[in-house]
Amino acid sequence: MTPGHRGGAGGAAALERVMGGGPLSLVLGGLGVLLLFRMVRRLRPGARVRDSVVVITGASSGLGRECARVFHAAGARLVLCGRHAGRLQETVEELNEAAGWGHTQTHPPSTVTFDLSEAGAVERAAEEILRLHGNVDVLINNAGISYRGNILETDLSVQRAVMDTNYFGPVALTQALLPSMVRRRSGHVVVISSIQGRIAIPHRSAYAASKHATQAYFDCLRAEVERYGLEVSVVSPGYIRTNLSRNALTGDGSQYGVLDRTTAMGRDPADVARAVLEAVRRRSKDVLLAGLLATVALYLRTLCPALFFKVMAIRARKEQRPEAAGGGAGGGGAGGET
Ligand SMILES: NC(=O)C1=CN([C@@H]2O[C@H](COP(=O)(O)OP(=O)(O)OC[C@H]3O[C@@H](n4cnc5c(N)ncnc54)[C@H](OP(=O)(O)O)[C@@H]3O)[C@@H](O)[C@H]2O)C=CC1
Ligand SMILES: CCCCCCCCCCCCCCCC(=O)OCC(=O)COP(=O)(O)O
Repeated sequence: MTPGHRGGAGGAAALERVMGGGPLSLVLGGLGVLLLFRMVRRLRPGARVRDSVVVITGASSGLGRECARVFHAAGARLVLCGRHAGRLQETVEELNEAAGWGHTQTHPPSTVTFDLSEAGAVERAAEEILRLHGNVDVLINNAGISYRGNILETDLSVQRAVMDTNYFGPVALTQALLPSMVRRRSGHVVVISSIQGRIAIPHRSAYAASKHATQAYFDCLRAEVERYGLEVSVVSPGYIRTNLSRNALTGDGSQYGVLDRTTAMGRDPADVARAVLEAVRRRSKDVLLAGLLATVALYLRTLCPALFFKVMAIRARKEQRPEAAGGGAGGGGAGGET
């Protein structure tokens, strides 16, 4: 036996000692399988976006408008949704203008105007959407509102309003479009949740609850529609630089009207929109776009909940000091991150 061979046998023995059937071998084996699974998934051809019918809610601003830009540039047939026809038209004009500069062929977008928090309006809108192209390939449930407030000073109507827009709206639209996807055995439902779909931070009760419910509903949906070949992606971003905090409701239902520091310093919405496009192409089931602090918070909530709750209680107390409150007591202040 050559030294090389001996070395090889020794190496194998060493590996066997390390792997030796214990918990470490299980973890390493598991990691290996996971890596292999990821590599195989990456080799799958990406889903086709060009010419597919993509419905985007909340397309009049922020992340929705950026999603409209990236999916339009990728050649999708867009149906843009929002409450205000004028604002949607601004998005359409911008896209049509951009179409003149691009090299790829694009489709002129359509618009459907409705309020997601009105169940009847959502049903009528779904019918209108289906009349436009006959089917929907990708539904991006993006529209949403946020909330700043102290639970003790928040009207129940505000808790309901946030749930109606952020949870029941996407649920109603998804359920209205689902039968046609099931009939075609094809379709992809995307929902924009939030890191706050995984962890709850004080003075965001309505918002965090709506996003936790969203995560749960769409996780159930994914399992239930897999047999029909449908895809479901939950995208959970951290802070994004949009008007979300300005448009947030406060406890009495008025608008918060402040651009929080955390939002102002958030991710570029164009980057997040590209991540949404990638999620559609790769058929990703769950996409977490967490920065360092959010990642720490997520681990802390899972591995050491008692410490996480303590940190949240300190944060709640700090935010309730009058000098820290940006929109009245418990308004969340400048959205400090600790
Ligand atoms: N910004 C951030 O830090 C983060 C945002 N998100 C999520 O991203 C998504 C997009 O928000 P973002 O772009 O930031 O915020 P914006 O406030 O810029 O956009 C919200 C969009 O939702 C639409 N919308 C609001 N209420 C309704 C309603 N009742 N019916 C129909 N459309 C409605 C608005 O349209 P219009 O008013 O014209 O009707 C607008 O286009 C939301 O789901 C949000 O929770 C997630 C994590 C972080
Ligand atoms: C001993 C170690 C302490 C470590 C402390 C970590 C805990 C700090 C809490 C950080 C919370 C991060 C929350 C991120 C939330 C987020 O990204 O939300 C995205 C949104 O949806 C924003 O909406 P909003 O209306 O709240 O602006």
